[in-house]
Amino acid sequence: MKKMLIQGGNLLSGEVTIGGAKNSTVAIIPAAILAESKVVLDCVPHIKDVNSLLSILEDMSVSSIFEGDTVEIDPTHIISTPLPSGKIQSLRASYYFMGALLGRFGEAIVGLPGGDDIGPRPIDQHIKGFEALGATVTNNHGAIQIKAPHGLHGAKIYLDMASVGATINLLLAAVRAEGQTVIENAAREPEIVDIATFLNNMGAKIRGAGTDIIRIDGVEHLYGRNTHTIIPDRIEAGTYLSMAAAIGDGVNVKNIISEHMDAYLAKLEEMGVKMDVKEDSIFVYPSPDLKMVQVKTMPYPGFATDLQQPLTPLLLKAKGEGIVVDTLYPKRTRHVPELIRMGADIAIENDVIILHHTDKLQGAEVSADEIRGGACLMIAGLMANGVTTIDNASNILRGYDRVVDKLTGLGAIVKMVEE
Ligand SMILES: CC(=O)N[C@H]1[C@@H](OP(=O)(O)OP(=O)(O)OC[C@H]2O[C@@H](n3ccc(=O)[nH]c3=O)[C@H](O)[C@@H]2O)O[C@H](CO)[C@@H](O)[C@@H]1O
Ligand SMILES: C=C(OP(=O)(O)O)C(=O)O
Repeated sequence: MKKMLIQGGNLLSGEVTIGGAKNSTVAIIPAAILAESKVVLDCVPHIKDVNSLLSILEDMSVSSIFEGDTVEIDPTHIISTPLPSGKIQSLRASYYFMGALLGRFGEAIVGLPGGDDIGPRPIDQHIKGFEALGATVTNNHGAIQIKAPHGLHGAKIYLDMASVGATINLLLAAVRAEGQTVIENAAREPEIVDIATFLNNMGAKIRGAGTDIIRIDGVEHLYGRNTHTIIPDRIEAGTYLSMAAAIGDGVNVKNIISEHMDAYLAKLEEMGVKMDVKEDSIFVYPSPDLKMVQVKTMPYPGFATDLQQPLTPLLLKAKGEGIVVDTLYPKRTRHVPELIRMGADIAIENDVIILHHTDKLQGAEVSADEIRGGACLMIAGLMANGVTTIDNASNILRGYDRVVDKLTGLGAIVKMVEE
């Protein structure tokens, strides 16, 4: 585990370039094993989750080369390998090996995934979908065994909630099923469109990604043809926008698809953050007079749960009483006691986060218990007087590309040390 040390108080300025989306990349890497030839990805973020996935691929005799921002994956010598535990638990997206192995081999043994500890994260919809496609699913002490010895067949699957993970896992299995699969109440996140684009470029037949009905006609073969460029990470972008508004003296955030961030940008505007939204970048001006707002997270295109914590330090600068309700993960509040340690006027009542204007945060020793809680503390540390030490900072590295370099480039005084 690592510690992040931040000397707060420096105004940030200059520019920062957003990396490829974590939540696309961590699905596309497992999806690559569906190909019968090499796959090349560009704009791959340098994050821990990517390293974990490439290491899991190695265990299946799938080699990869990560150079610059490009990853080349060669799944031509893949061996069907059980993944009951170990590295699987180090991230959430390892569950995509369920759909991908099932699509490739008609069977998969994959342990229950890890990922951010943000309250209960069941996978019942994934399992319901695999069963509808003709697989049998058993849970052997946490190792999920999925078998379809007679192959998968298309099915109509209605998801009880628009789950990102279930939508993607079912796409990965259904692209190789016989006949048509229809996913109803599918999640509509931009990352799902990215994954569908990747699969379609390999020969899959997926229509409707980005809407709540996705139709997949199964195909027999998939081949990596051209380099796939991962979309920009809208959550990383939102984190730097919040940081720029909170402690910036003019910051240009580059490589943004602003249409992916409509709900978030609307909230920043409502607060009075001054921005120039350009074709693929956003310039944030110093924004001294901020208005408090209420935030309610919703599935896309609503306000993303992954951005409620990174927005919180900025909310603390606004006047009045603010409220944050996370409808996806009501217990995603582990940053709150840490912010209190830094002097923030913030509390939790019945899973509602209530906050008031806080004149000055104080540096303190705090803990990043998950990625976005860590991002929140990182911004708070940059705003605070004195030194902030963030324990368990490896969690930040699960999702933030070259974060120390990017912050240093903006003028922050920050370093990562081994605990
Ligand atoms: C790797 C990845 O892409 N992670 C993202 C993904 O997580 P993840 O795919 O795990 O999140 P889901 O979209 O599946 O979860 C949405 C909601 O549905 C519930 N649910 C989900 C599946 C299921 O079978 N049963 C069930 O009850 C969850 O508890 C949650 O309340 O989407 C989340 C919601 O946008 C983001 O916070 C995560 O960053
Ligand atoms: C919750 C998140 O990630 P994961 O699903 O990978 O744990 C996140 O990126 O905020």
